[in-house]
This record gives sequence, C-alpha cells and structure tokens, in this order.
Amino acid sequence: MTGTIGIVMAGGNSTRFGEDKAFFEIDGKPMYRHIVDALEQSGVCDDIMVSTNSRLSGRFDDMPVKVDVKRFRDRGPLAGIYTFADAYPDKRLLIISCDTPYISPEWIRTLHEVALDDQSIVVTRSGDRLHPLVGIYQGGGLASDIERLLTTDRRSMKALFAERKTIEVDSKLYDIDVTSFLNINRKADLH
Ligand SMILES: Nc1nc2c(ncn2[C@@H]2O[C@H](COP(=O)(O)OP(=O)(O)OP(=O)(O)O)[C@@H](O)[C@H]2O)c(=O)[nH]1
Repeated sequence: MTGTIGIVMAGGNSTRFGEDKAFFEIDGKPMYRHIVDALEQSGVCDDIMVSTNSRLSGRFDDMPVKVDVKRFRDRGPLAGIYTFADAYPDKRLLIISCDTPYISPEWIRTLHEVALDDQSIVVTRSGDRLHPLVGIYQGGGLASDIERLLTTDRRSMKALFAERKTIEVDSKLYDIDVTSFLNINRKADLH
C-alpha cells in the first residue's frame, strides 16, 4: 500500500432521514463536512475525497468527488468502495460514513495504526454494534472481490467480511466516548 485516502461515504438516498443527510447541518456545519474535518485532523490521510452518486455530486463545495461506477449505481456502500478500490488499487481506503458526524480524529488514528500493521480490512466495533463504514479497506484483489459480490447481487458489507480477513477493533479497549459512533439514520437520532 502506498498511502491512505480518506473517503466520506455520501452516496445514499437518505430514505429514513427524509432529506439528503450529508448536507444536514449539525452545529452549523453539514454532516459531510464534520467527517472531512475529522479526517483532516487525524493527520493520516494523503488525500480526502467524497464517494457519492451523480445526483449529489455537485453539492460538496470544494471537495473532490468520485461518482459510483454506472454499472453498480445505487447498489449501496459496497459500490462506492468498489469504485475507489478499482481506481486506486494501491491505496489504503479509510472510509467514514457521512452519518457519523461525531467521529473523532483519535479514533481514526487508532484504526489507521492497526491497518498499518496488517493488510486486512479493519472496522469498528462499539459494544454489540459493528460499524463497517468506520473502517479501512485495503489489500490486493479488493476490487475484484467486491465486483464478484455485486454482480451476484450480494450487497451487504458482511458478505465482504466473509470473503476477506477482517479485524474488528473494539472501542471498549480504548478510552473513547461511545457517542463518537452515533449513527444518524433518522431525524429522531438527533435528540
Ligand atoms: N457511494 C455510495 N454511498 C452510499 C450508497 N448507499 C449508501 N451510501 C452511503 O453509505 C452510508 C450508509 O448508508 P445508509 O444509511 O445505509 O443508506 P442511505 O441510502 O444513506 O439511507 P436510507 O435510504 O435511509 O437507507 C451513508 O453515508 C450513505 O451516504 C451508494 O450506493 N453509493
């Protein structure tokens, strides 16, 4: 691997939230921008980009975006990861979902340290919840493994974990506030 790209995942339809959640402002800042700032502050990324779809791609201000490949359009986050893995096969992909606006730079650094030691996928566990979209995706053949899953309509992140060695880093073992991983799927999650 030759460096790390920080990637804000923001190509969904926000059906449960009721409006495009990436742009919803929390503390005066769109959710996606909270992730950009945390990635920047972590200090581990060589580049930071947004993974999205063609409908939303013009709305991320100055941020570079990468639109999901056409043939996997609207197939969920694996399609976004595939698009990056295919374009940047030698890079470590540090993925953070736009709907975890409280993610801390310290946690990002923790994941990154684990990923440097091992060429596996590294994801976050917080109590009984797994956070596949707070994680690092890397290693040879990643794009072709995801391609195989998507062409047979297996879209879940867990399907990928069944195929490739995946390390779960448990936040319990670190001094980190669990609110860091708060996942905003609905307006009710904001309270
Ligand atoms: N690039 C990309 N990102 C996606 C895609 N689908 C979901 N995401 C992102 O992945 C994260 C988790 O998505 P979900 O909350 O499960 O899906 P969603 O479409 O945003 O929301 P719902 O419609 O309520 O399920 C969010 O940050 C989404 O923006 C996709 O097809 N492509």
